[in-house]
Amino acid sequence: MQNAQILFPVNVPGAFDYAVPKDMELGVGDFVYAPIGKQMKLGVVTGLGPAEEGRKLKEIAERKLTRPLSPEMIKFIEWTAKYNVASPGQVFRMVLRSYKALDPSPVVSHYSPTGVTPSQLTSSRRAVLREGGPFPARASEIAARAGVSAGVVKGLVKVGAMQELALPVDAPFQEPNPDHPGMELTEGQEDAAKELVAQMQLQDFSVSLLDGVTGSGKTEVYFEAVAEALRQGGQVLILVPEIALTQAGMSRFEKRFGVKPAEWHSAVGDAPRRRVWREVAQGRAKLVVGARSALYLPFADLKLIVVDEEHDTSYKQEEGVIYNARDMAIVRAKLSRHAVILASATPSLESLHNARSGRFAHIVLPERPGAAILPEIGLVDLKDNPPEKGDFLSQPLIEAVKAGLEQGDQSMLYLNRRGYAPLIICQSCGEKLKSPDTDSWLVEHRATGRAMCHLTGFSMRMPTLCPNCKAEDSLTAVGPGVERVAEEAARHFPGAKIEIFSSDTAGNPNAIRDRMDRMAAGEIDILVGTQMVVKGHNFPHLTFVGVVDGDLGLAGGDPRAGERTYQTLVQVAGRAGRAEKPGRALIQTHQPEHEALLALAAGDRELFIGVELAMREMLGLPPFGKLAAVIISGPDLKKTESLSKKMVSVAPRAEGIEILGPSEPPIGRLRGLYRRRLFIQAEPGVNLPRYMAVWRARIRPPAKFKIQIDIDPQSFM
Ligand SMILES: Nc1ncnc2c1ncn2[C@@H]1O[C@H](COP(=O)(O)OP(=O)(O)OP(=O)(O)O)[C@@H](O)[C@H]1O
Ligand SMILES: [Zn+2]
Repeated sequence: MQNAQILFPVNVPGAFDYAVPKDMELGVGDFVYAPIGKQMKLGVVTGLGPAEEGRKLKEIAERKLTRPLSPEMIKFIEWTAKYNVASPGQVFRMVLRSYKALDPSPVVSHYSPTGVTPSQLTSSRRAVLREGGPFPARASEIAARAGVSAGVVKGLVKVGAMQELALPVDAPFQEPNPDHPGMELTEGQEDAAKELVAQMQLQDFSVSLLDGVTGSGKTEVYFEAVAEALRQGGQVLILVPEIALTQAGMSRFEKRFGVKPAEWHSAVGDAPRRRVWREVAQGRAKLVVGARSALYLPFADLKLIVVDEEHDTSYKQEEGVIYNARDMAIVRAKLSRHAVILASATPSLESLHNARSGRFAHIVLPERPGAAILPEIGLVDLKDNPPEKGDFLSQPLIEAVKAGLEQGDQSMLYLNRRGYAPLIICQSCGEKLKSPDTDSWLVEHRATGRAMCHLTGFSMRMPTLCPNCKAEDSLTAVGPGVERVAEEAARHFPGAKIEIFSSDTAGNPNAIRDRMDRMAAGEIDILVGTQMVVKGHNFPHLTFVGVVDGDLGLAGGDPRAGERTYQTLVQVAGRAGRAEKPGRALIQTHQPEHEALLALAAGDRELFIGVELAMREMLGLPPFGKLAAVIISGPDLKKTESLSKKMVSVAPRAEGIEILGPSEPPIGRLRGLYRRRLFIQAEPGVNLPRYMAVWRARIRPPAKFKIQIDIDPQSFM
């Protein structure tokens, strides 16, 4: 007799033991149904062993006939859970994204001619046989093409002139062709591609940092490594920030490999999701392009993961299992012994540090191909060039946009603030409109006439009276949002086609993609956008980028603020001048002496990185030390505070660990829940996840209170 450990997709500490029925052949990775309470639940076998004497266990009910999860995938689930201090069941739930994918595709009847000529060849029967194709097809399709009723098709089956075939609804993906001709690479690109291909040929674990300036053709270069992986017969996963999954972006894959890749992101519907999951699990989908969650697809034979825009914060999942897909991609590659490519024009300090210390191969692309050159970046000191009273665009920005319009070129105005104005203030009493259940100011959205909380989505109609002093018409918009900048631009540039691009105006992911595609096609003159415009887009007609507020993001106590601001501004400036015409960027600022801005204007990354790394080293922050955050939240302020203190008091004593807090984070209250925060700083040798797990197990929060652990936090809100 055997016992099996079964992991269920639920948030419990681990796997459960079950007895394996005598006649059941079972292996690790098999999917099974087993009873939990009164329910039958689907789980996966994570271990097998001899039955223990005298221990009575429930029996597994059924083994599901489907391809098992690979041992590497099970290890990857366990690793993810351990590293991020989550339960393996929670991670398994991220893997099991489509139950229906475990079954074979549903089938649907298709029909095709047998070659037999029916004895009674009526005109409608003839129409079906002559005009109903291409075959095989569904009866309704054939009938529509032939202009007859579907009954005619079925009639032809009866007399043996047509046959019925049950074909899968979820068609397999077409094989990508690695030798489909791609773009001709420049010499520098060719060298970089060769290095990546050489890494692929090792057929072992490796990490390469593809560090190339904006528009240097990193995509074309890593395509060569993708091609090599495909030639080896393996599967390839390309992770991109969700917003980069545009038509234009996807069609680049199609151009290079001759077929559409499988696509995976939050807007993919149930049926395509089922299809992708199954085809990936069976090893038949060779090329997958997806957002961060694609990393948890059960690839049968993965040979390469590319993490494009590796510095991007959207790789960090901030809810449920808190994990960083870039880091977990490296873990996955290590477990399955294959290659990873991290690509970015602005690599994270961690990745740069790893590249310099020799842990990652460092492959550099210092220039753009052909005639394209990097945009010239200038600073506009707002002290010397103040905008007109009540305006936000300085004269140099206005002139640059005007010059672009005259040339028929596109411009982009960048401001990472949604809505019309970030603050609504009463001129009579000074009251600021605040979210009712969250520490955040309400933002005026003039397009919809509402005041909105950007953290929770709460919104209400813009009040006409001040809620505090009841003064009429006293509420005033303070500061700029993208709507207000667009309004100002419309005043300066009458007749220009101006569009706003932010998560409010774009709506669902498909609408966002559509707008990006229209921008790429040159259908917009001036795009006013938030950070959504930054990510990896190619707008060939864009020659000028104006940054409305270069200081946004530098304020506050976020240790990553400098790095993030630098990255964002390089990326946003890097959208300009990607084709023949040279590009230019101007950054409006009150702090022209800040090192991030100085480095930008000088085009000197080393200047910035040197200062930033030295500071991190001094403070023992990543990549020189480890960091974790704990967020304690609950509906009652006093109890949240006392739970936070209790958390600190039960902390295990350990060398090389320092606990900071509890303190109130910038968002002290979110959706009615009070929040307190701890930071845990650890010296390099410490196993921080292990420490956190031991600590976490010592405390049990009361109902409605939550303790969340965030390893290597990216958000400091
Ligand atoms: N060898 C080449 N010949 C001609 N055009 C090229 C070549 N390589 C790249 N390009 C073009 O240059 C543009 C930029 O390429 P790509 O998007 O791959 O750059 P990137 O390095 O990923 O940029 P970013 O990091 O800014 O997103 C694209 O339009 C691409 O088609
Ligand atoms: Zn008032």
